[in-house]
Amino acid sequence: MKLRGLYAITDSQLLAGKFLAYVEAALDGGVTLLQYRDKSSDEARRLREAEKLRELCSRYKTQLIINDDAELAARLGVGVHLGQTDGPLTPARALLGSKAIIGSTCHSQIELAEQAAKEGASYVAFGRFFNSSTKPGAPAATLEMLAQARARLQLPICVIGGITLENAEPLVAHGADLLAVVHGLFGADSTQEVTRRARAFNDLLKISV
Ligand SMILES: Cc1ncc(COP(=O)(O)OP(=O)(O)O)c(N)n1
Ligand SMILES: Cc1nc(C(=O)O)sc1CCOP(=O)(O)O
Ligand SMILES: [Mg+2]
Repeated sequence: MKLRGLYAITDSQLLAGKFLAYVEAALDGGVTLLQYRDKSSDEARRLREAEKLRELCSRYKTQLIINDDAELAARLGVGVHLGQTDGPLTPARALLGSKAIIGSTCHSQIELAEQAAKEGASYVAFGRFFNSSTKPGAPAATLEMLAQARARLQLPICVIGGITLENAEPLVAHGADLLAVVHGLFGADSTQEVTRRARAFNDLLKISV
C-alpha cells in the first residue's frame, strides 16, 4: 500500500476532555495514519490510551503509529515514529517486523532521509514548514528542499509543522505524500469541524474516502 493522505497526530493538552470524540471525528473524515503522541512519562495512561486508539483505528481501517516508543508499538503490534534522538531504526525494524510502518524525522536534511531509507524506514518526515504552536522550536524546512527530496527519494514523504487547510496546497504540489497535522486538524471548535477539515485535507491530496 502506498502511504498517502492525512496523517493525524494527537496532542494530549489540545485534546484534553475530548480525546476520543475528536479522534473519531477525524477518522470519520478519513485518516491514512494516526499518530499517538504523548510526551508524558505516565506509562499506564499511555498504554490505556494507545489501546483505545488501536481499537478505534481497527474499526476505521486506519494504521496506528506510536510516537517515540518502539517497545509500546511492539506490544500493540502497530507502527512507530522515531526522531533523531529516539533510538536507531535498524533494531526497531527487527523488533516490529518487515510489515510494520516505521517513520523517521529528517528535519530538512535529505542525507538523513537517504540514511533512514537504507535502514528500513517506511516514510521520511520533513519539517517544520510553518510556525508551529505545538512544537515551536523545531528546525525549519523549505519548499525548495522538499522538491529536491522528491526528486531524490523513492519513499513516501511526510511533511509537518504548522500545516493548515490554507497553507497545505504548495506542499502537495512540491511532492508531499502525507500531511502530518495536529493543530490544523484538532484545533477546531466541534467534532463536525474536525471531520470537515479531515475531508478537506483529503480533497487537497485528491483522495476520496
Ligand atoms: C510525522 C512526524 N514527523 C515528525 C515528528 C517529530 O518527531 P521528533 O523529532 O522525534 O519530535 P517529537 O514529536 O518526538 O517531539 C513526529 N512526531 N511525527
Ligand atoms: C511534532 C512535530 N514535529 C515537527 C517537526 O518539524 O519535526 S513540527 C511538530 C508539531 C506539529 O504540530 P502542528 O501541526 O500543530 O504544528
Ligand atoms: Mg520523537
